[in-house]
Amino acid sequence: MAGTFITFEGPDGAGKTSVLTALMPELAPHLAQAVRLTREPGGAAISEQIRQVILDPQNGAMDARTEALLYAASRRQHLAEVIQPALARGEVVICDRFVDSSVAYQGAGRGIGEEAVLAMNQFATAGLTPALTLYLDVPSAVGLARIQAHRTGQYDRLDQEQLAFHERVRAAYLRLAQAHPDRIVTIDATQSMTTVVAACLAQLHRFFGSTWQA
Ligand SMILES: Nc1ncnc2c1ncn2[C@@H]1O[C@H](COP(=O)(O)OP(=O)(O)O)[C@@H](O)[C@H]1O
Ligand SMILES: Cc1cn([C@H]2C[C@H](O)[C@@H](COP(=O)(O)OP(=O)(O)O)O2)c(=O)[nH]c1=O
Repeated sequence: MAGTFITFEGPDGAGKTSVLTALMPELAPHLAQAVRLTREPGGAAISEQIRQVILDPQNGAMDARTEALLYAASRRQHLAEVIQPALARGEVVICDRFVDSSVAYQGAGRGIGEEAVLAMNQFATAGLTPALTLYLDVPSAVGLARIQAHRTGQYDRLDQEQLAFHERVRAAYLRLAQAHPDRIVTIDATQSMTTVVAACLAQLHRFFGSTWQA
């Protein structure tokens, strides 16, 4: 596949959405290739419908494995409709969350097993792995406090989970970062937004090396 696949990961409230919004216009001029920002479930209508079922606060009875399967199904459709075609065109695809999210949230957070969730996702993605993952790390209490301080809309089903759940999620992310030091770069996301954006840009500069345009 000709393109480059990059993901952003982090616990809720790490700042992925804010950082990516600020980062994209700064990144694009440095790359020769087109850059596409997408997020799970991205622009795929079927993925969006699946996600609505997962996040519906009325679906509190959802079984943890059902949830993991639905995330993987949503991911598969997004991959087939959005990510793979963009990579085939040679684009740089930046995705807000991917398989690491399922390993952390479903595998560790819900406790159904990180290995099992990874294996199921390998089927869903046919093994597509990001070339680079920027992991925005914040203590769970900081992430949750940010969300509570800035929230305007309703809480979704996953936001309602206890602090302990979020701590299991973060611990799993830290384990993933330790297990895959060549792919996953940890960024201290307790720093100011400007500093976090600059740190992400510096990592992307390092990653693209000589193809980075001044
Ligand atoms: N570095 C930061 N310092 C302080 N607040 C931040 C920072 N990054 C993001 N925020 C705030 O935290 C909240 C959650 O950020 P968001 O980008 O939605 O996170 P995520 O997409 O990772 O859940 C937003 O209200 C945002 O303004
Ligand atoms: C992609 C993915 C997300 N999630 C969770 C993380 C979030 O709590 C929730 C919603 O994701 P998202 O809309 O991406 O929220 P955020 O702004 O925090 O990135 O879904 C999983 O549990 N498993 C997954 O595979």
